[in-house]
Amino acid sequence: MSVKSPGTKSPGAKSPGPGRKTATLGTETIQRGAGGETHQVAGGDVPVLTTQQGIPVADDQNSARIGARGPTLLEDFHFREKIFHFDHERIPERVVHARGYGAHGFFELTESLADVTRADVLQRPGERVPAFVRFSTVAGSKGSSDLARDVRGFAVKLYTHEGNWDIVGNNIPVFFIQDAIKFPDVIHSVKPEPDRDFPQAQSAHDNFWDFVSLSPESIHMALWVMSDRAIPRSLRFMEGFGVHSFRFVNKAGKSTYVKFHWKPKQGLQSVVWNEALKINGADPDFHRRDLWNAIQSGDFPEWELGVQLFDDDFADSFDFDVLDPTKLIPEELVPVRRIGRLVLDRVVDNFFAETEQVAFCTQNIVPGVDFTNDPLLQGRNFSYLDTQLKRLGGPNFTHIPINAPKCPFHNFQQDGHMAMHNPKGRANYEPNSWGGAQGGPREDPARGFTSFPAREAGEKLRERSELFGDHYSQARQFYLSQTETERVHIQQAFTFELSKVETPPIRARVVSHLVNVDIDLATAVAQGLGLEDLPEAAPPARPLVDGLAPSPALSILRNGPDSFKGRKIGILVTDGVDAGLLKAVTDAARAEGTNVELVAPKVGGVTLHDGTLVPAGQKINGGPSVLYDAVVLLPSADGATLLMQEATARDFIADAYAHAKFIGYAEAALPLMERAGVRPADMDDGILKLSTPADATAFIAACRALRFWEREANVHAV
Ligand code: HEM
Repeated sequence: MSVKSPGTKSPGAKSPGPGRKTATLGTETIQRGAGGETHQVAGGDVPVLTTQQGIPVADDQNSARIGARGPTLLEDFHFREKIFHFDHERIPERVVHARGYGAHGFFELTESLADVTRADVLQRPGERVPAFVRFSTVAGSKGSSDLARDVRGFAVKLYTHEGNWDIVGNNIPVFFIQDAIKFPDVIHSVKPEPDRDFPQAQSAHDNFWDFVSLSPESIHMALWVMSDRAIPRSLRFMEGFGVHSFRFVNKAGKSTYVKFHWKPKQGLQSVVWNEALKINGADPDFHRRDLWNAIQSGDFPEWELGVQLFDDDFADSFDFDVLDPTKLIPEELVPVRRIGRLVLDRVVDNFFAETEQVAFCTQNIVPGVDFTNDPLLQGRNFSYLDTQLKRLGGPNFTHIPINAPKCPFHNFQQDGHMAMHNPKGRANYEPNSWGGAQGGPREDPARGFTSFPAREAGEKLRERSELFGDHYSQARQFYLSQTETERVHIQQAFTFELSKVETPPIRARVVSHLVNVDIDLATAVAQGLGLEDLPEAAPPARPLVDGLAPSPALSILRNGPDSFKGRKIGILVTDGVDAGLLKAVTDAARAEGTNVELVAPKVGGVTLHDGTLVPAGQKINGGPSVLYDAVVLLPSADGATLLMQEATARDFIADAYAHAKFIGYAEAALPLMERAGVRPADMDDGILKLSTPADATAFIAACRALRFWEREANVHAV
């Protein structure tokens, strides 16, 4: 670690040390040691490197040894400390949600909820509190790929004036299991199989589908995970849900049930599965890079906080148990009231310190918020604190700045590993008679957290509410709420996943559940798998609720954006590209708030037909079209001929076509397109010729539809 302090500055140390010579490496002037090793030396504003104890270090390139070729000395405390620290850099990754990415921002209340909750943060419109959000995948390890088919964690920490409130949610409003006691089982089943330790970050394997096929309560969530919700285009373009029913409690002590929603201002958008597979290879960091770049460029992602509020009468009349986390409450039945906004406007300074060490917990709630008896929530309330004790190494992880409240806090908890907040004075217990500030903090019956006095009585038993037993009706409702394009994606996803399952009875057992969900879905999957007969429907545990109305809010395509803002276009260019057309496209894109990146044969760039040199963002083999929302093909005639010989250029076009992207092209690109398999007969309304600035503007306007879905029917035969 380097420390800036007057005592460790070494303003005059630029001259070479003994035995060293000055050399120049490109723009860097360095000193070279006897073995040719590079030494960079403090001086001016460059602070002196020190040990953790603050001892200035003279040489960070060579360990101390006897003679130039002799053994290393144990007394070399700098070497020992450096290696010792490196050896202990890793902490256990999260047992689930290991791969994640976080950012800072704020929450601003836009509508007071004082009538239903005493939560301080929900009283005064216009007031802001700091927030930290961590998005994650569930199954993969920390180094896995962003575009795994998986649930995304959406965990929000609000640093309110009355302590930290965590809404530890997902981008899917229901869960696989109804009781937390099954959590280790569902997670074990989806993680790599224990004997072979694969597959990584994938649900497409026997164990997972074996578990699901024997746990019908998972079917509703399985529908969501097989939908495009599980492959979001960006963390910015997805919803978040608190999943469980919580309670709000107002000043009069009245309780109202609440479900939490985060609604992205950017609209919803996902990628297609074949694209996701390729993104994982081309840029495993696709989502984190996207979030980082958006925030760094000032395009701050924003969500509205929505609440569904309901009372006991609604709960009693609802077709399902509001305590069952495998069920949602359709927005059409209980509208989502939008009461605040969450804006992410600052990236982290240090990934480990903030994103890795942040500790969310469902039990972090503030006065005015309370739990319900949802058995999944009750189990979660135990799990987070427990796991974090191990993951973060001791009970004092609340002292880590990212976890510490930003409001004053006082208590008598003390000591333990790495204690950073150590109270002064004599009192470390209460009651005490020291009085005043000496006596330390005291209770506050008026402001303090009090639990809602729900009346509980009953026998001790291990049993579930019978109302939990309908596992298919909402799965069917979800499926029927999708557009035709989305239904086909769900059919394809089930077919893909079950095709990776090696044990035929497991495949058939999953399909037997789908028969209860929708016969067309089950038939399509059975045919996709090549099953000879459609399996019989699995016997439902409880009669299904007929005639649930489709809920348009459940579809992504029905809730897309109305602009192409925040999306990205890849422009394929070569030497000789038409400068006017390139400018027209980039101008039209910028006017929309769309990012552009040039993809060229060489990253150094291309010379436009007017002689201007423009640098490229990607070399063609590192910038496949899966990284962009739409593509534009602007090669010169010679450039198109060159790229016809380049497989990655042909893939650029073929994939953009197959993934139903909007394609803009200059006349000269036609032979290249044909070589890539996009023949004149394949041209459709999603492929637009660009000749004039007006064409460029029209192209960007067309892109607002995000994809030209009608094309998909032409690109899939099996
Ligand atoms: C509605 C169901 C659930 C949702 C929405 C959910 C959500 C999340 C999220 C978003 C995270 C990542 C937090 C972060 O970014 O640091 C997480 C982590 C975790 N979840 Fe859950 N989870 C659910 C169910 C459960 C259940 C039932 C259990 C256990 C009984 C559980 C145990 C854990 C554990 C142990 C972690 C790792 C926490 C850490 O190491 O910091 N989750 N969960």
